Amino acid sequence: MTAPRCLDVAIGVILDPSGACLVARRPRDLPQGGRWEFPGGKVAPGESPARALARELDEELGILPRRAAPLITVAHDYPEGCVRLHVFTVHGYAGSPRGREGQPLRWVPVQDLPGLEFPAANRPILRALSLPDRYLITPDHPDPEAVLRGLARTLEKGTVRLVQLRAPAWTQAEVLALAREAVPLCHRHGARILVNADPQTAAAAGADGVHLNGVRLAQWAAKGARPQVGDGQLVAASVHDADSLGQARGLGCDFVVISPVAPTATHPGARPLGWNRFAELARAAGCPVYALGGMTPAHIPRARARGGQGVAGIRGLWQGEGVGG
Ligand SMILES: Nc1nc2c([nH]c(=O)n2[C@@H]2O[C@H](COP(=O)(O)OP(=O)(O)OP(=O)(O)O)[C@@H](O)[C@H]2O)c(=O)[nH]1
Ligand SMILES: [Mg+2]
Repeated sequence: MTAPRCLDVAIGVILDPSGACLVARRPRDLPQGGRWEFPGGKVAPGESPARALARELDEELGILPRRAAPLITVAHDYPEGCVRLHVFTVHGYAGSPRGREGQPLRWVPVQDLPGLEFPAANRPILRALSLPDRYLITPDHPDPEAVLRGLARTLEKGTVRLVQLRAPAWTQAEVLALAREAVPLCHRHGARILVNADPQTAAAAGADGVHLNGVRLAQWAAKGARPQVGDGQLVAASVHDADSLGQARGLGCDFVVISPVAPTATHPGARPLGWNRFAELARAAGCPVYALGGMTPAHIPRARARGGQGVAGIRGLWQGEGVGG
């Protein structure tokens, strides 16, 4: 899925402790000229992306990154050719950044980045910066009150900021009724919530987006249309293989969940993909990717080291009762 001869580029999302990010304006005469960019540049032959990042940040800004961690890798086809951006967050560096090539620099709060004009390939980078490292999926429990109690208890811990409400055994009306209670609960705790349902149900509940299960993903892909959601709302999907990943990519999903990465009690018959296959699919995704299946917060570093955004889970993230089989 990744084009074979892409130009490899190493990019640094340099963050200061207040959550501001350093951006530079590209010279007018370059491809994507006049747009804002994250500092970085082409990976030289034989160089690793991390090494290239250090060299480029020195050449362009006169700084040496101290703490850099992979954020996402995205491939994008421009009319002039394909680029593969290896994106790192940089939390610490030696020196003070200055535009050594005469490029204007600006520190911008991360939440204001979507207001700047970036190259088209940067959309998944902005999405990755806006998403947390864990995605809670609610357990399939017959009692809605138990789901709401468990959700409240989980949100009170303060570590979950993204939720998928999932109740596959319920009718549309029941899902909507539960969602109408779960949405304000999540918002009170500063969390966003997607509903695993049709987009109308998600919208009627005032949710932050829709999560497409495998069946709905295939249906929308067959129509060739991304579900209509409001501005800034999220479309996510469940992916299990290269085909469903291709469908999600085609719809321009904001993020996907890949499963099962490890054995999981909720789907005992499913064959785990393993971390290597997860990493391959994550590289080809073109959007942030969560690992699902046997995941706990302890797996977050492993998921991130393999190109993931973090982990998704039911029992590994849930604080309440109701995590049945
Ligand atoms: N640095 C950087 N490049 C980006 C970003 N987004 C993006 O699509 N690119 C693409 O990555 C490619 C390489 O970037 P670059 O022009 O910075 O390369 P470089 O520093 O080695 O430039 P040079 O050839 O002048 O030495 C360009 O085609 C550019 O369009 C971004 O946010 N930052
Ligand atoms: Mg550059």
